[in-house]
Formats: sequence, C-alpha cells, structure tokens
Amino acid sequence: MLSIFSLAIAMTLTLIDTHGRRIRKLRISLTDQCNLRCQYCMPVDATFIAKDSYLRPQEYQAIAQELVELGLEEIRLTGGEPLLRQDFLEIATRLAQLPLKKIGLTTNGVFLDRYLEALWQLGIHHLNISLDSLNPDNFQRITHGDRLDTIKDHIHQARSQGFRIKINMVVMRGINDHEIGEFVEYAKALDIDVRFLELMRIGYACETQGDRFISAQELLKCLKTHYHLTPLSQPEDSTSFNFVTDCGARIGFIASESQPFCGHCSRWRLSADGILRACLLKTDGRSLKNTTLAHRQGLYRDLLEMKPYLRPSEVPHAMYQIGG
Ligand SMILES: Nc1nc2c(ncn2[C@@H]2O[C@H](COP(=O)(O)OP(=O)(O)OP(=O)(O)O)[C@@H](O)[C@H]2O)c(=O)[nH]1
Ligand SMILES: C[S@@+](CC[C@H](N)C(=O)[O-])C[C@H]1O[C@@H](n2cnc3c(N)ncnc32)[C@H](O)[C@@H]1O
Ligand code: SF4
Ligand code: SF4
Repeated sequence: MLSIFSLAIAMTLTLIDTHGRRIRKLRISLTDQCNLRCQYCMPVDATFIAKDSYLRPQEYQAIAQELVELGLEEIRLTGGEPLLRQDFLEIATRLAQLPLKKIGLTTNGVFLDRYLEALWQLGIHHLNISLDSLNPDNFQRITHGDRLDTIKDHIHQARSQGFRIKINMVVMRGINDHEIGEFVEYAKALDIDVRFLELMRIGYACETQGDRFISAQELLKCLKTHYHLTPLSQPEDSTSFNFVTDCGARIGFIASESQPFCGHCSRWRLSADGILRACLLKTDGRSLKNTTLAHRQGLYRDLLEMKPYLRPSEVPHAMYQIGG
C-alpha cells in the first residue's frame, strides 16, 4: 500500500533516464571488505571504509521500497564480499518482503554454506559465484586464498538444493585462459551456467589490464574450435550474451570492454556507505545517508541525468569499492 506522500512521488517521477533507459535493477554493495584478494580487484593491503558509515538495514529497506514504487524490479546484493556483513540476514529479510521480481546475490562462495537454508526460505535463489580457476595453485595465485575446495563444495551443495547458479570467471591472458575448456565441462557436469568476463579497466586492474586482457571474441574463436555453439536469447539489458554448446553446457560472455552494453543499461548502484551511482564507471553519485524521502526524490532525479550514454574508458575506484 503506497503512502500518500510516496504516491505523490510515484506520480511525478519515473525511473527513465535522459537517454530513455528504464532503471529496473539496483545493485547494493553491503560492504567493501573481503576475505579474498583477487589480483584484479583488491590489493593485499586494501583499506576499507569505516563500518559505522554503512547504511543500516532499515535504510536499505526504505530506499529499496521507494525505488520499487517507482518501478524497480530487481536487486542484486554484492560487495566486497556481501556474506561478510554481520547483519546480512536482517538486510536480506527486509528486502525479501518487497514486491520484487528477483533478488540475486553475487558472492565468492566462501561462506555460502552458512546461508543456503535462509536464502532459500527468503526466495533468493539466484546465485552468481566468482571462480577464476579450478586448479588449487592457480586459484591461490589469483585470489591469495586457499579455499578452492570449500567453494566447489558450496557450489555443489547449492546446486543440489536447487539454486540457479552462474559462475563468473574473469579470464586473463597467461593466467587462467588455458582453463576455459575445463570450465565448460564443469558447467556441463553441474548443470550450471558459466560466464567468461573480460578484465575491466577499473581501479587496481588498470595497471595490469593491458597485458592480461583477452577479448570475448578471441575466447569465442578458441571455444568454437572445440564446440559447436548455439546462441541463446537474453533480455536486452543482460550483461552477457549466451550460448549452449553441443555438449549441453550453457556459457556466456560479459564483454564490457570490447562490446559495451551501455545502450540498454538498466542498473543503478548503491555503495555500502550509501552513495547512489548511475554507473559502475563513474565516481560521482549522490549520498543517500541521513536523507529524508523528500530529499531523496531530488537525488533520484539527479541520478537520471548522470548515466553516461557511452562507456567511460576507465575509472580510478576499484570494483570492490563501488559494488561489482
Ligand atoms: N560495464 C558494466 N559491467 C557490469 C555491470 N554489471 C555487471 N557488470 C559486469 O558483469 C559482471 C558480473 O556481474 P554479476 O554480479 O554476476 O551480475 P549479472 O548477472 O551480470 O547482472 P544481473 O543480470 O543484472 O543480475 C561484473 O563483475 C562486471 O564485470 C554494469 O552495469 N556495467
Ligand atoms: C567485486 S565482486 C563482489 C562480489 C563477490 N565478492 C564476488 O567476487 O563475486 C563482483 C564481480 O566483480 C568482478 N570483478 C572485479 N574486478 C573486476 C575487473 N577488474 N574486471 C572484471 N571483473 C571484475 C569479480 O570477478 C566478481 O565476479
Ligand atoms: S572479486 Fe569479489 S572475492 Fe575477489 S577480491 Fe573482489 S570482492 Fe573479493
Ligand atoms: S559502464 Fe555504466 S552505463 Fe555502461 S553498462 Fe556499465 S553501468 Fe551501465
């Protein structure tokens, strides 16, 4: 039931930006902290924002509710590592009460087992899990962590419980590009999706991206020498373009460098300390911390003018700082 005030807002504001793109997805970063240190994302000596600057569970709920009334359909919880957030379940429970079409979670999977039951009960059934190597030594090199078996075990448990799982693999030349065939077989064996991500020029990764970048088209060409690929349809605001292989594996490519998808971008992002941004690759945003509903209405209007039409080439902040 809309309050009179929020009804008035809903009548004057719709989430359509200045280029006609409808904002229907919000990615919420719950923390910038992480228990891994993926070499393209976070330096080993990363510094983090103070925990007392985090938005509180009630604030997430209030903001999300307003945006739902304006047309928001999906929320994805991300970070940093969202499952490190102490009050993760309270936040997830509050968001799950809203009339959303979907809530997803993007996680490194290390603590996933602790939350599977609750996530299932809350209707959060879409899990995107980062996994850049199936080889323990290589996994350690990339993430500075030795949790490969744990993560694989959690992926297996989640799949057995019925969760929809997409694996995100950032493919890097000379680091893990020799493993893409193994990932296709892994996806097939577990009946899960795998998406190959291009290494993005964002934050810390800008230093090494030039040498390690490998395009989706190059990967596709390589995979086509082993598999016959049939294209799959996807929503127009999908980050990935997808195929099914003749062995039955579902694979996708997120080519945010070589084939940007800004023209159909439908996402806003909310950082752990409450900065709402119209684009992953823009530093500027609007702080929603300590604001009233009336104030936020103006900030939402500002945001509708802040999403770039063309993809910015790079940005100094890292993915974990803004919410990947
Ligand atoms: N350029 C760009 N890349 C994005 C954006 N959103 C996600 N990505 C890329 O896609 C990767 C995977 O994102 P996920 O968290 O798995 O989400 P997704 O499944 O792609 O997104 P939804 O379908 O919206 O839930 C990220 O790590 C980024 O590399 C975006 O808005 N812009
Ligand atoms: C920042 S993480 C946050 C969620 C969680 N910690 C995880 O790893 O899934 C979200 C996604 O961003 C991706 N990512 C981080 N830095 C990236 C970069 N420079 N290029 C491409 N993807 C990147 C990760 O691979 C991961 O799939
Ligand atoms: S990609 Fe995810 S798991 Fe890896 S360091 Fe960044 S936030 Fe942590
Ligand atoms: S770069 Fe910005 S505008 Fe383009 S798809 Fe990503 S978030 Fe959207």
